[in-house]
Amino acid sequence: MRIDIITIFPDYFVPLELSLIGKAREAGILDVRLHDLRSWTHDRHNTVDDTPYGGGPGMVMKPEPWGEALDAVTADDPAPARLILPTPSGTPFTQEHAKRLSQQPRLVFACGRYEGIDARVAADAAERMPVEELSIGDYVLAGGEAATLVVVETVSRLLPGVLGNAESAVQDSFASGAMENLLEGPVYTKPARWRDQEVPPVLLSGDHGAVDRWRRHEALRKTARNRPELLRELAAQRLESMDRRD
Ligand SMILES: N#Cc1c(-c2ccc3ccn(Cc4ccccn4)c3c2)n[nH]c1N
Repeated sequence: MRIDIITIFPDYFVPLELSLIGKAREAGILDVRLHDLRSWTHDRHNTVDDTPYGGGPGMVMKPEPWGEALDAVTADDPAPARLILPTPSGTPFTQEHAKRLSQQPRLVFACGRYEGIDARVAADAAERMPVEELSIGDYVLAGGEAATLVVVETVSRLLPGVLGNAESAVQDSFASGAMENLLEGPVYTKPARWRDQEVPPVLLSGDHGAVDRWRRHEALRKTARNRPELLRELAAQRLESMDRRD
């Protein structure tokens, strides 16, 4: 997968040189390219923003640099680029969304700042490629970079070869099929006793059936405590599938 990131803060993405994603880049599994939006400005101050039409607080990112940047970044690769636009007003980003994005050959991230990017940029890009506006949560960040880091990490770890044990991606919380979108229960490792706390004995029993049952029970308890609404969704899905079978 090729990932292009257009931003006025390229240094924000130094973390993508580290750990799993850094290794995936070295292994050629992931091709991440950073682009400074200011490279497509032509004035002395490398201006990327201006006051909003209609008045109001803050500044809006100008369309011209974005148009030239997206033209340049998508011109050199035949694989159909998909433009990802992080924004507070986007559709909620979920694990299912990440799975879909992980199957794309190429993603281009447009990291906005200020009050956002002139709306004509997304409309113009949509004439040439799929455009997805997404939000990583119901809170307001200062720009799209943190959201892009979240999406790139979530998507990249689903790519074959990025995680040492592909199984662990399958058993993630929210991963469909693995304990049906329940939250992950507690995990333990050596030592078996630490500060007077014992590891649950079932995990040392070697009884894989008992371990699976315990883990499912703990996942249900965690989900009921922290995300009860997910259990309601799960029950509704179960009823729907039973009705389909009847
Ligand atoms: N994904 C996501 C986001 C963002 C996000 C993403 C991109 C930009 C570009 C500018 N801002 C600041 C801003 C402040 C006020 C109104 C509009 N925009 C962004 C915020 N905030 N929260 C999320 N879950």
